Amino acid sequence: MPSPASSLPVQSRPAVWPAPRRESALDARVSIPGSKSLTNRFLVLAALADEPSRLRSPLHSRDTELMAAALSALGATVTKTTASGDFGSDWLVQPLPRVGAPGPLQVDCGLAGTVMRFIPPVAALCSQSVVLDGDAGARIRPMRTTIDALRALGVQIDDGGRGLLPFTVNATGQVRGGNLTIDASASSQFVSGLLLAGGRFDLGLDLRHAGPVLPGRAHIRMTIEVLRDAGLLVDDSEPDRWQIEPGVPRGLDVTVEPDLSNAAPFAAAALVSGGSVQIRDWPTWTTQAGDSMRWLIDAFGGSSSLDRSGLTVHGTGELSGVDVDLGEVGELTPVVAAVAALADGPSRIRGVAHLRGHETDRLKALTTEINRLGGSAEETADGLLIRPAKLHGGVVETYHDHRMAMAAAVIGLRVPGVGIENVDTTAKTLPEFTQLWTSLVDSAGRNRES
Ligand SMILES: O=C(O)C1=C[C@@H](OP(=O)(O)O)[C@@H](O)[C@H](O)C1
Ligand SMILES: C=C(OP(=O)(O)O)C(=O)O
Repeated sequence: MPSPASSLPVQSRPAVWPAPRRESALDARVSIPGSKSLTNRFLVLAALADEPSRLRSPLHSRDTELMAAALSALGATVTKTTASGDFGSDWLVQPLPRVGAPGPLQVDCGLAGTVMRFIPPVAALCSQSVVLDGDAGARIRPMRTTIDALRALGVQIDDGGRGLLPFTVNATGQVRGGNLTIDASASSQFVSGLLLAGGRFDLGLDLRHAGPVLPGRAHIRMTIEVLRDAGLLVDDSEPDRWQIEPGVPRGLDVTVEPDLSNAAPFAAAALVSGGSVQIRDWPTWTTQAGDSMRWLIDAFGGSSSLDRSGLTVHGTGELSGVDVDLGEVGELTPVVAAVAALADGPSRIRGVAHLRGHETDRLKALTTEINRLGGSAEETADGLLIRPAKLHGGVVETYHDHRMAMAAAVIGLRVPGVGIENVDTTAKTLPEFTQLWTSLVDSAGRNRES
């Protein structure tokens, strides 16, 4: 299936991108485009709303263009209009019609977890069949919880018994809703996807998680926040239970915050090169997982200060090892592992077994690539052990994983001769990555940068 990402302006680059080194302390500022997680939640709610919406400063990247294309395939109208911010157009969304086009409709999930877990419950509300598929890497990401959940709510799904993409949602336009217990230990997105559409189910949704762990709780808090922003009633007062009353989201006029998980490598740059990096417009209150970078910066021995202009990260270049549970904020793991690989002491990252089902098996990928550069990384049952070692150059494989490329760039700041294979994979969430990173590394100081 052709991907809308192919229409994004990505400059062609050599197969291996030489990661720029920074041998002196930084003194730079950077603006980061909008949050993937917020953009894709707002798009879904806007499509389910009863009036038009405007998303200001949304993220334009492969994952969000795929979400816009998926909702358009289901019958919503998503159009670009004048930009409110620095990184491209705003989005206007006309919600899904009650009666859509004749099916079967086709949705390309690419490699986007948010598309493959958030769209099926929306598809179930359409009045025709919807076929979902994605990249080769998407066809092995866990999907069974979404499929079984929708079946338990009365939706007929044809997945050939595999519990994976591709599958067809044979929608009738109605979902019963009501009580449902799922095992979301492989991804918080199973919970978020059901909740985002849950208000539109006949009985709303009374959702419980029963399973060994629940990763990504920060992302679930974000889902509840945006549902409430759209006027829906959500009770999350009991642990691992979310009750959403039947209701239709109201139209949104929202400004998307900068993506703090994409800001993480830029914050890490100040830690590993020393000096300071200001990330403009870091929100003073947020549900984004990436906000955890603030305590992670302290754990590595850096510091930061947050004011109305943004977050300023200070580092000395000396890095302590850390012992951290990243279960709530797993998507920070690649950058944290990269900083840990440069630290003076051993580090342990815990609580992230579910990363084996991300864009790639991230625990295996990080271990392989850190060790390829002379590091000492080891997988544990639920994370990584990284010991101090003298790193050397080499070509880092990225496995179609934007965060592997960003992690390699962090190591490349300090280690000469690091090349990054397929750095354009960063277009999944940050098509401007190499441009922003090069300006950061080249920055002479505040006066020239700003
Ligand atoms: O809901 C979201 O926007 C996300 C949830 C998380 O997924 P997992 O719970 O599968 O880690 C995160 O890693 C992903 O990047 C975005
Ligand atoms: C895990 C991630 O993405 P996805 O939304 O595809 O799960 C990520 O961005 O780190």
